[in-house]
Amino acid sequence: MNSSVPVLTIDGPSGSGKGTISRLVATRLGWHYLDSGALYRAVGIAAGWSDLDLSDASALVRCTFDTEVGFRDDGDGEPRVIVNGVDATLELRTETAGAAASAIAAIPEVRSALKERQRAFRQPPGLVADGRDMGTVIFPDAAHKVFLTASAEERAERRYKQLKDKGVSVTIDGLLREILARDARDASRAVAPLRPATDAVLIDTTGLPIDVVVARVLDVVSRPIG
Ligand SMILES: Nc1ncnc2c1ncn2[C@@H]1O[C@H](COP(=O)(O)OP(=O)(O)O)[C@@H](O)[C@H]1O
Ligand SMILES: Nc1ccn([C@H]2C[C@H](O)[C@@H](COP(=O)(O)OP(=O)(O)O)O2)c(=O)n1
Repeated sequence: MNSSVPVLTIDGPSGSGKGTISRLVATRLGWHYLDSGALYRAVGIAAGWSDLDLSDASALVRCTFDTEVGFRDDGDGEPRVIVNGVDATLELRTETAGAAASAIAAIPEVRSALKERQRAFRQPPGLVADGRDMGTVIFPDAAHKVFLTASAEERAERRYKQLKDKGVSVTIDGLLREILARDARDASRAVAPLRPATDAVLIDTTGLPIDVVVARVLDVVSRPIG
């Protein structure tokens, strides 16, 4: 459909820097940005608002179809995320929302229900897509693929600082446990598990400043294709 529009996929585990790097790279390239995790998180919190049981697959699939998600970019960093008309930006970033997202993301029908919604973001002049399966399942034909990693300890520390700055009360130990549990669930599920595409460039961001990671990713995009 939009297969002539170039796509850069940025996959990786929690706290590896996908969102930060994707937004900066998208701005530099003048491309659109898809935060696919926000869609899973939105369904997770909408399910919570409706008191749905996270093991009730058919109710969660209905909830996936019924949940409206909008992004509003005020140009001051992270776009606001509007879920069913409510600004849910802060709630969306909590580890509770991350864990709910990871749980519902293991349900194959929920993943299928979100497939076309994600592909619709592929619009000219290009798309930077951030998630777990962008390079493997959603945009397997993407011209450029990156897989970001970092040590679990550094990822927990980054998340700790990020949530503390937003006034959310957390501990590094608690975050580390939650991140490791989420990594294990995301990597072990049967459908679209977290793993690098065979043609992805791996970047270990442990100890690397954000601007260096951005430069490396832009370098991947500027390489000749094929
Ligand atoms: N290379 C990096 N070095 C230091 N901090 C980083 C780096 N990349 C991202 N961060 C910070 O780590 C936090 C988590 O990054 P984020 O982009 O939300 O990760 P992800 O989307 O992979 O979960 C943010 O506060 C971000 O500013
Ligand atoms: N493409 C995606 C994106 C997210 N998910 C699931 C699995 C993740 O643990 C949750 C939350 O993803 P999100 O990218 O928002 O989380 P992090 O910012 O990496 O902590 O959603 C997914 O299964 N596939």
